[in-house]
Amino acid sequence: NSTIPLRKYSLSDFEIGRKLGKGKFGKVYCVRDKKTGFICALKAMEKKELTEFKVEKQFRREVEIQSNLRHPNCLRLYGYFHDQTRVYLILEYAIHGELYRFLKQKRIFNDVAASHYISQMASALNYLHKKHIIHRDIKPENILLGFNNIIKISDFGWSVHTPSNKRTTMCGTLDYLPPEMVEAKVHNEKVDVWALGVLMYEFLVGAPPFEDQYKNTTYKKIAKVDLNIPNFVNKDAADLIRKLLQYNPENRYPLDKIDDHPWILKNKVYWN
Ligand SMILES: Nc1ncnc2c1ncn2[C@@H]1O[C@H](COP(=O)(O)OP(=O)(O)OP(=O)(O)O)[C@@H](O)[C@H]1O
Ligand SMILES: O=C(O)c1cc(-c2cccc(F)c2)nc2ccccc12
Ligand SMILES: [Mg+2]
Repeated sequence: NSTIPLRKYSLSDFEIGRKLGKGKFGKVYCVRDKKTGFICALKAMEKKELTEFKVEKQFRREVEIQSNLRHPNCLRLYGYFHDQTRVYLILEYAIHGELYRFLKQKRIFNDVAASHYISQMASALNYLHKKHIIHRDIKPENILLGFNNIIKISDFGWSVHTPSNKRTTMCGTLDYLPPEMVEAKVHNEKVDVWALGVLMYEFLVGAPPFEDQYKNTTYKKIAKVDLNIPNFVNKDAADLIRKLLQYNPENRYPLDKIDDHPWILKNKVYWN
């Protein structure tokens, strides 16, 4: 979409640095572009694995969606290339890795940090929803941390265009699923607003609200919105969590109003 010709990249254009992590299909390295000195993250995926797990179509959709996003809180996909055996994604480098690691380290975030993260998430999700994209996999593992507490939503592998009734054979956690997906109903971008409520609860309490050792108990708690907010949670925060975790998708708090909510306003830190 840019007028300047996009450079054709290959592996030899990069100096390979530290391994940043390993996902289901991808290994991710910190790399430097030899010509420009630009530091980025290179995600290498085995073609045969993408084919074996029949995720090639989903993967191409992830690449298509993410390469067209331009928002400070959405991890940039600068480009991609492939060789005989692998496909490589050239991604923005998030210096502090997964927000999940920080949450596990700190157990819970204080109201100032949590509200700053939630405000950035609302801004990113609002941007995606205006482009009729739902992320559908919002959870701490898929949020990366850049410099200066700037968060970057990554992993657009489950994103789709609204509305969708795509059956999701979700592997991994059910904790972030909204009632309409638990009941396999048609769902829309409001699933991300629900997930934002789950995320906010987990930031402040240290565990997701409907977590249970048995999956079908979690299902039941979600379908009933069986929500208990501990009383150590600030009352303004509890108010916003309740407004996000509404059973009816249409009643969920609008993302573009989040920055005006008392809990966000009173925890905003201004530099004079
Ligand atoms: N752009 C990045 N900057 C810094 N670290 C990254 C970046 N991308 C990935 N990582 C690290 O590499 C790990 C694996 O990457 P990623 O999550 O994208 O793999 P994945 O295929 O999505 O795996 P999964 O689907 O299981 O999450 C991440 O959990 C993170 O720790
Ligand atoms: O051999 C190929 O043409 C091939 C290309 C790509 C690919 C190339 C650019 C972007 C992208 F998202 C995917 N993915 C694959 C996945 C599995 C097997 C083969 C391929
Ligand atoms: Mg991931």
